[in-house]
Amino acid sequence: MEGSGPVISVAAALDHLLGLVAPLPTETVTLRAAAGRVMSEPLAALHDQPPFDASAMDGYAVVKDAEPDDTFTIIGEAAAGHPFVGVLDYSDAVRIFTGAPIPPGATRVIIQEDVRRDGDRITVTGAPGDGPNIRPGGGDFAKGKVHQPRTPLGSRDSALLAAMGHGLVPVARKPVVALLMTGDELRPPGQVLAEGQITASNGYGLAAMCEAAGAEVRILPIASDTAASLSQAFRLAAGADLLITIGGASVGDHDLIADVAGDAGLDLSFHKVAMRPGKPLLAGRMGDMALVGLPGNPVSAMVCGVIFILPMLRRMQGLPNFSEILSYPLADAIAANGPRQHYMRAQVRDGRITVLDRQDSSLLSVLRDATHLVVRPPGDPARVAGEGVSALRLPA
Ligand SMILES: Nc1nc2c(c(=O)[nH]1)N[C@H]1C(S)=C(S)[C@@H](COP(=O)(O)OP(=O)(O)OC[C@H]3O[C@@H](n4cnc5c(N)ncnc54)[C@H](O)[C@@H]3O)O[C@H]1N2
Ligand code: MOO
Repeated sequence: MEGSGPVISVAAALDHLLGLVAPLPTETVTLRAAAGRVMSEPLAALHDQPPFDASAMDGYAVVKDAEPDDTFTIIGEAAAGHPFVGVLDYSDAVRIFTGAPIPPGATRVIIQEDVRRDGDRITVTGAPGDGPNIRPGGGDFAKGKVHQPRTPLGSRDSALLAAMGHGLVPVARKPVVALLMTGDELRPPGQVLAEGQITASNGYGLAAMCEAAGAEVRILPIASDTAASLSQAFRLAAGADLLITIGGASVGDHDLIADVAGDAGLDLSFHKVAMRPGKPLLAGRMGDMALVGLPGNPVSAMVCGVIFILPMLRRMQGLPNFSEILSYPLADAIAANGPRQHYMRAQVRDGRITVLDRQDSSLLSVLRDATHLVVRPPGDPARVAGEGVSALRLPA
């Protein structure tokens, strides 16, 4: 399959990849289960919040402005959950507690620190503050207020949706991702390595990345570099929305992904992107799944995850494509870029960005030390210290 199709730009690859997936259907889950998920339909508040005028303080509700030495007769009590039933005259006060409904007609709450109580009478001692100490009904939001954040639901969304009266939330179904690491040399972490073997790493990084982005991830058994092993693995992936293979994407005799996927019905969109790392990336539709074949080099696979897989997962969950790219002044000069868009591992410190010395795509320790990827377009000229360069922040 080597040489199939042109080397395409990162932007063109992203377009193809987003075209391989579609927003997933809605499912309704409990508010608790909705945390971290993406709302697929707006919800409207079922009532005003607060639902009634409520006292903001512990004190005494009265129907007129109060002056020092004014006296009132206490005619009843209102506590949170226990409204006062009755009518207040100008000389009346209702003992009231924070969160209690304001009695009909009352215009302010005098805090208890500003009165002296004597049996059922109170006398205003100090000058009561200006504020009425009343939280007006609907002051937070009105019935019908609509909420649908365009981000995964966070803790503040959970609190707001609860206050709006919703115990059930419509969310996009989780994208199901099957992750397949391929290579005779790979052993799972924790196993003793024989001569020539290495520990499979990037699949675990990608699994964590996809899960943090809302996916349900199945890591398939590691496949060896044979057509039989790969086709069996493809069968195991059935039912996933997205199959991500790692390794075997390049041009070597043992790089079989494109050929075996082709035999399994892959409708190839592209194979090779003008980017660094990540050049041998391939993708297409295979039956009901999208397939993305990532290069095996650990940093290549992880960078492609950030640049391509995260936007695909966003689209599947109905979110708009978004990546925040900011400009930072360079701490040190950098050389001219080659013909591929280069995602250089870098660190932002004190507002300046340092491109890290070692950019080989096998270096996971360098990737972990990086906070950002400097995005250098093809042919970007050499840059001096202080010049601005574009960078995107790496996810945790
Ligand atoms: N003659 C050429 N050789 C290579 C080219 C090229 O254009 N011409 N491209 C290079 C680039 S760029 C990359 S990236 C790699 C990617 O190749 P593959 O996708 O076929 O990856 P592998 O050969 O299977 O593995 C590369 C490297 O990564 C290690 N690896 C693989 N999977 C894992 C894993 N799950 N965890 C950790 N490490 C993994 C593997 O052992 C190899 O060392 O090809 C270049 N070659
Ligand atoms: O593209 Mo490879 O991913 O440069 O190492």
